[in-house]
Amino acid sequence: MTVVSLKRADEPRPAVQNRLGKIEIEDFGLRYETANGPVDAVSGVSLTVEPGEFVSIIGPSGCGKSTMLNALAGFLKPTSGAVLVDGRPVEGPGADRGMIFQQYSLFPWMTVVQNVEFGLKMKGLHRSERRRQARTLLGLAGLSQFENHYPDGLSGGMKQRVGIVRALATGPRILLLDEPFGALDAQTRLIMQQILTNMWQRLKISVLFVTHDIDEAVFLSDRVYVMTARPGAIKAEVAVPLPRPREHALIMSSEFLALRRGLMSLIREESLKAMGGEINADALKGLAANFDGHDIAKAL
Ligand SMILES: Nc1ncnc2c1ncn2[C@@H]1O[C@H](COP(=O)(O)OP(=O)(O)OP(=O)(O)O)[C@@H](O)[C@H]1O
Repeated sequence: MTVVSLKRADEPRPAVQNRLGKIEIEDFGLRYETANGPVDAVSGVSLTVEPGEFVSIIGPSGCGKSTMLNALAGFLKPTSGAVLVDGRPVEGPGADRGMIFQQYSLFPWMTVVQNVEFGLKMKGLHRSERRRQARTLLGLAGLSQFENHYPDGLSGGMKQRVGIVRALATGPRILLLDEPFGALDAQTRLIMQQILTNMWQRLKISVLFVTHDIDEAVFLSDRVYVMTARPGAIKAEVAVPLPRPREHALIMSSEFLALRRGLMSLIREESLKAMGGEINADALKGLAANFDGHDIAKAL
C-alpha cells in the first residue's frame, strides 16, 4: 500500500456526481493593508475539497490558514484568484457554510437547546420542528441530557460540541473548522475527534479543518494539505488511505506512523523558515548580553 502519496495540487481527481459541497480555491491570494505597509498573508493557493470529503490544512504559524478559512466563510474577499462553492464565487457568509472557531461562540443567555435552535429560528422553522431537529443533533453529539443547561455550566469539550451541533443545525453542506479543539485537554480532544467524524459520516457534508496537530490531521482526514511559511502556498498534498471507521488504536499502526513521519518532515522545514523570520540577529545579541557576555547566539 502506498501510505504517503504526494500529488500536485492541480492533478485531476474523480468527481463525485450530483452532490453539493464542493470547495474550489483557485490561485488565491490575500494581502492585508496595514499601517506598516501591505502584508501578503497567502499567495497563489489552489486546493479542492470534493463533496463529502474531510480535508485538513496544516502549516506553520502565520502562514494564512485562518485567512483562507475566513475567505471561504465569506468574511474576507480575495485580493487575487477565486474562492468557489459548488461552482459559484463566495460573495459573503451563507447558510451553506458553517464555521467553528477555537473560542466557543455560544450565546451565554440561552440554554443548549436554544443555542442550537437559534439558526433554525432564523430560517423560519416552526417551534416544534426546531426542537425536534435540535434534539436529534444533540443526541448524535451525546448531549441530550444537557439540553436545558446554560453554556457557563458546561466543560470546554461540551461547549465545543454544542458549537458543532449549532453550526450543523441549519444543514450546511460545508463545515469549516479553525483549530476547534486547540483549547481542549488531550483526552477530551480524542473524544471530540470521534464525535466529529461520526457526525461527518452520518451527515455526509464536506469538511475543511485547520489544525496544528499532525496526528489529528491524519486521524481525521481523507487528504491533508501542507502549507509553506508566509506568504502561505501549498507545499504538498498528502492522501490518507487509512480505512474507515477509524478507532484510536490506529495511531499505533505502521501506516499511520509513516504518514505522520512524512508530514512531520514536510512541516518541520516550513516551521523553521517561519521562525527564522522572527528570530533576528539583534534579538540574539540581546540574549547574549543577558548571559554574562557568553555568546549564546553562536551556540544557536
Ligand atoms: N487583520 C489583519 N491585518 C493584518 N495582518 C493580518 C491580519 N490577520 C492576519 N494577518 C497576518 O497574516 C498572516 C496570516 O495570518 P493567519 O491568522 O491567517 O495565519 P494562520 O496560519 O492561521 O496562523 P496561526 O496558525 O498562528 O493561527 C500573519 O502574518 C498575520 O499576522
